[in-house]
Amino acid sequence: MWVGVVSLFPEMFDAVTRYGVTGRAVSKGLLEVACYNPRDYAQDKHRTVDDRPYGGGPGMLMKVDTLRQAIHVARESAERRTGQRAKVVYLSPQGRLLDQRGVKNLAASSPLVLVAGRYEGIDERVVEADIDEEWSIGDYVLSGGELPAMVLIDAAARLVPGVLGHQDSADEDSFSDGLLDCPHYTRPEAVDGREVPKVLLSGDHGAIRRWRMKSSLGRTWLRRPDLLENKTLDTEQRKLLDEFIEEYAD
Ligand SMILES: Nc1nonc1C(=O)NCC1CCCCC1
Repeated sequence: MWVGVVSLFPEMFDAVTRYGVTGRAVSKGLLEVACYNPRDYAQDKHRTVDDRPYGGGPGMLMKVDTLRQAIHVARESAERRTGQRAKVVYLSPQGRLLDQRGVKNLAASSPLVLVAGRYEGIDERVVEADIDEEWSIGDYVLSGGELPAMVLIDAAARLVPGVLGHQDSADEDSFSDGLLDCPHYTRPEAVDGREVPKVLLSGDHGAIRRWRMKSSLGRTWLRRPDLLENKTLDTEQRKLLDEFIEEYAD
């Protein structure tokens, strides 16, 4: 997967290119993150990358020409490296709320160019002319688009075959099937007197699978019933959820 990032702080992306699952994906050649800094295209002595907003008001915007040049170079690099037209994504609270379905769609449309805003944002004409899709990671305001870009890179990279040790891990991730994850346990068998559910020590893999599915369904029903509204349960899932609800009511 090739991802271009337009950012004034490229060093921040060490967090995904040098550590953990995504860091290993980079070293295995399964993920490439190329950074393009608008400041590299500034021609003035002070290497200006911000500009004042028309109409006045607090704060600055990203300077149009340096931002657009960085986006265009990133887009050209994407097409040269992959032979495909890049999808240019702007991360902002005004975008469509990102969920696992959105991650899957964006991951499938690699190469991606992610534009990380700073200051108070970018000129609307750049959004109209250069941005294909605007996405948000949640209804809160951050100081820049770098962390949202890294969230998207991490979630999308996990879907690339070979990135996770066991591909089924991605399939079993919570949200991969639209449900919350089941509880997890590891050694020791008792923590402050709280024991591991016996079924997980039984070696009965069928029973373990059913317990995990029932726990995911029950946890989703309790904590995020909205996720169940759009989910069609199969016969087994319906039975397990009914069992959970009956036991919960007792
Ligand atoms: N929430 C969010 N989801 O995606 N991005 C978000 C954000 O809060 N971004 C802040 C940026 C937005 C552009 C101007 C500078 C601050």
